[in-house]
Amino acid sequence: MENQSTAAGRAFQVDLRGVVDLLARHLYSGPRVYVRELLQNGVDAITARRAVDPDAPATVRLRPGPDGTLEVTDTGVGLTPAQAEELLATVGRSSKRDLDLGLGREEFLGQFGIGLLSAFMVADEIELVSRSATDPQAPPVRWVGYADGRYDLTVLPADAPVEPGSTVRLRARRDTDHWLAAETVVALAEEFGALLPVDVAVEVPLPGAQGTAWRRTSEPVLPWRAQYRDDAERTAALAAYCERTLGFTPLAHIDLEVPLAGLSGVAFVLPTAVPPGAGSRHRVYLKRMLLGTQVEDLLPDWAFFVRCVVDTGVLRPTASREQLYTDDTLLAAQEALAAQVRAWTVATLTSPSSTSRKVVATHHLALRSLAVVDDEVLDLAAQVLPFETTDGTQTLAAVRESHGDVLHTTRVEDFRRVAPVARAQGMTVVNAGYVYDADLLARLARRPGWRVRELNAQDVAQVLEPLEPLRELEVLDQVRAADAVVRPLDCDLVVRRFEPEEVPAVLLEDREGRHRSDVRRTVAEADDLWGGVLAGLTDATDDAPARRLVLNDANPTVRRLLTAAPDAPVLAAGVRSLYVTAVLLAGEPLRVREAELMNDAMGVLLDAGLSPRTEPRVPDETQEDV
Ligand SMILES: Nc1ncnc2c1ncn2[C@@H]1O[C@H](COP(=O)(O)OP(=O)(O)OP(=O)(O)O)[C@@H](O)[C@H]1O
Repeated sequence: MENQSTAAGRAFQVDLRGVVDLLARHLYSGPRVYVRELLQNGVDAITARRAVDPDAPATVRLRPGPDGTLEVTDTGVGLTPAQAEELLATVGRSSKRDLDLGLGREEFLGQFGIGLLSAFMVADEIELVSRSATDPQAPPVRWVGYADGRYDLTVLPADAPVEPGSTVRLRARRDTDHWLAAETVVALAEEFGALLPVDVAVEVPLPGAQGTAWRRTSEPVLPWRAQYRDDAERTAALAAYCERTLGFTPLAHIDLEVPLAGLSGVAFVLPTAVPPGAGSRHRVYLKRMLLGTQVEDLLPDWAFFVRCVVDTGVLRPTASREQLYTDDTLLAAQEALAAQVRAWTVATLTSPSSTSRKVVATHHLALRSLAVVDDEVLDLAAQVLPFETTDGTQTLAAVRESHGDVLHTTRVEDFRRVAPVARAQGMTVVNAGYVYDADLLARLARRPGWRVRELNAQDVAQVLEPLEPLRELEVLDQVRAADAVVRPLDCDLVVRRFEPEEVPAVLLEDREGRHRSDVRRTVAEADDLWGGVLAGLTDATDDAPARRLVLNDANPTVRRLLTAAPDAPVLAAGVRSLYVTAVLLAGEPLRVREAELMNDAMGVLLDAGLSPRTEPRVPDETQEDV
């Protein structure tokens, strides 16, 4: 007990190498961010100085030296020796959290008090020489920090040739000198600082060892806020900006503005199709410093067809400064941005223009695929995507508006089959036979306010006019005989009148009928036990065929055919060829069976046509026997 000693109230010792390692490996995306952190400190210092002296110069100059050094000089507020001691000697200490400088935190880019340490990723020593711009009595100061955690602080003579502001000097390690090379510094200054409102320039060697020149890397005005002569000039300038920064020529641009988040920017519409799963990633600037080029969560997934460039003054960064910190303001901003992109999309795609055609042609498939899983996109798709209908190309919303119900087929063949008749009858049927569309309509059917249903044979049969009773009697025997011809093809036959009269026959089919006939076929093929079980699943007594051939009594060929004797081979041959015609009209491929039918029918019809008599020869069994 005597040896016991208590250590109370002692301060943590921090091993700086561990901290730098932590930052390098886990916080920052790589050593490259050191340029961002130095620029940020320079800009913040200028902001602080301008708060008290609005006319103070606002420049940051980066001078990469030939010997692996880099000097970054700002005309900012500078530090007194006391401030340097306080702020630079303590990891995590920042002047930007308190109101010492008369400004709130939101005015500054930095806040965590660790940014300067990032320079240890590329150098073993950081030197900062500074003179306070706000305290003219304070002498300049030289502070040198070492990666092992030590630092030296020297107060320089008051008359030392040091301008107000700060200069940071780094000397690269052998393995990091490429990070300080002039071309790397230019590239990084442009990447992170292109939109900074202060004058940032890098000293670059002129070709042929002709000395050096300053290369400005920051734009004075945000490209979307700059003044242009007219809209056309602005559009061209923004397209050129998109090419420079995002690497593509946009199909269109959408202006974005969310005052609540101090946010403005542009969404550029991608010129090529992208997989919808690719998500949406954007270029975000925070107080005009690049936060990241792949920032997620700014827009919902359905906005996969745009890439944004935005600047925000209010949203906060995560500590890595590479993503946005999720808070209520971010959530509200996301909602507002989504609403703006949606409003543009609806307005553009619902009015015909070359832009809307290009956007639809490029992105419709991805929009459809997302609509199948996302109600928001579904609603959008229903408003903007064109669908093939029997009444021309229309959006689903337009079909609903004019008809209430949205009737559709789920296979292209079904659509082709009914289209001519439906069109002539003024019915509007949507072709949902292409990829994603049937699923999209099935989902839409469950959305409130939508009455969506698949077309069945009944719908079409109803619009086909029955024959006059007298005419019905007249052709009764022929119809019966014709029905017997198609029965073996899992089809029955009726005669109706319908427009257009050029269409001699249509083949109607419904999925239930097809399902019943599939089950029947399986029952027939299965062994006794399974046949019995399967038969129980369907209505065994219902042997209505899956398809119906409807002959058009308004068509002259059909009317002529129905004058043939009921047992005449030419009637059967004519019905078979009408059946095949209807199959082809439906866009279905001809199977061997149907091709044979067509051949047989042709044979009979040719015999009849080539006979010397003008009236079709009507061979019958008795004659053939002779
Ligand atoms: N160029 C500079 N001019 C004036 N003061 C500076 C300069 N660089 C750093 N400082 C002072 O040193 C403090 C610590 O800087 P550091 O970069 O580590 O953190 P920060 O900028 O405050 O926050 P963050 O970690 O978010 O960048 C700053 O708050 C600032 O007071």
